[in-house]
Amino acid sequence: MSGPPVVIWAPAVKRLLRYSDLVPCLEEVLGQFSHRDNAEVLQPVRTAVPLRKHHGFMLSMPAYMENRGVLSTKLVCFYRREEGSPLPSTQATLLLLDPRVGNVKAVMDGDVITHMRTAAVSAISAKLLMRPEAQVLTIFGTGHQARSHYEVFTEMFAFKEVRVWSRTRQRADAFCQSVPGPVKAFSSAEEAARGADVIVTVTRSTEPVLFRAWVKPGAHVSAVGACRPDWRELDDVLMKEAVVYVDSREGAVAESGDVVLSGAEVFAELGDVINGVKPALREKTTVFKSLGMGVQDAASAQLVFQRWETEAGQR
Ligand SMILES: NC(=O)c1ccc[n+]([C@@H]2O[C@H](COP(=O)([O-])OP(=O)(O)OC[C@H]3O[C@@H](n4cnc5c(N)ncnc54)[C@H](O)[C@@H]3O)[C@@H](O)[C@H]2O)c1
Ligand SMILES: O=C(O)[C@@H]1CCCCN1
Repeated sequence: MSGPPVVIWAPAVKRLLRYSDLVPCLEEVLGQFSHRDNAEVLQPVRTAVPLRKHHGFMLSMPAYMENRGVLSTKLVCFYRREEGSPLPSTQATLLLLDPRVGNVKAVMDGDVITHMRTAAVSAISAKLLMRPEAQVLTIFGTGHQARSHYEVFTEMFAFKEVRVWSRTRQRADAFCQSVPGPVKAFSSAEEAARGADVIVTVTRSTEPVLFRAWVKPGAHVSAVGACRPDWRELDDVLMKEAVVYVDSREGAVAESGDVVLSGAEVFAELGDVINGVKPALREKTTVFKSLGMGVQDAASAQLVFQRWETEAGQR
């Protein structure tokens, strides 16, 4: 019999996980995913259970990396919350298993992993697809993902200007005061978007908040919200005129309202670009439509667990 799982909760995950490890690790994993080699990555399309009474969904996100010996599943619930609700909009828990025997080795907080791995993947998309001379970064939204995206984008790139837009000026101002570097607050989405080289949309909106008319030709957009087939963040014109990259083609056609409802063509997965199979069309306007993948969580959990074991061995 195996012993009980260790519990690794949010403060420890935050201490153990670093973007400097996560970004190269996820870049490798995205490439492996796009090989569609079952020994590298096995990841069924996640299941979504509607929590109708509570206006939410529970996603179950299993992934297995045979060559790395990593087996995990994340359970994540996300909700449409009323403005000002004290309840969190997303809550995640991750189970890391030993694939040889099937026992759960660790139960981990999944929130920090979700914030950090999503932002790290967006940063990889920007590294691959933004123009080298990019100077202005705009973030739409001021929640958890806005913060993690701010952290990794300012750690990895040297933007001359960072802007943030929220539907209320108060929240945009509060965001600016809570981060270490200079950020300009905007109460007009259009003004925040115009002239930006990179735009990250991390809102809970179900309608378009970013329109082609505002986006500078050649800009890179990382669209992270709108994770249901009838939810949107980007308008049809932007989706159709931009070159669209995704994390997973299967995920995008099943879950992305921006892809499904616009009828936009998916040009490539980020992994295809990493593998050299598809080009990074930096000179064009590009959209990376992110939905999140179980394999990103699995690789992140492995990093956390390895560091946890190293720390435990030193105690
Ligand atoms: N792609 C992925 O891998 C992935 C992973 C995690 C979360 N998400 C999605 O990213 C989005 C942000 O997640 P979060 O954890 O930061 O949530 P959060 O609740 O912490 O923040 C959401 C932000 O969106 C704003 N917002 C809400 N409704 C809006 C509207 N109608 N128009 C404009 N802004 C609005 C809120 O004011 C807040 O700033 C969510 O849609 C979530 O489902 C995607
Ligand atoms: O991949 C994820 O973890 C997220 C959770 C929330 C909804 C969208 N996808």
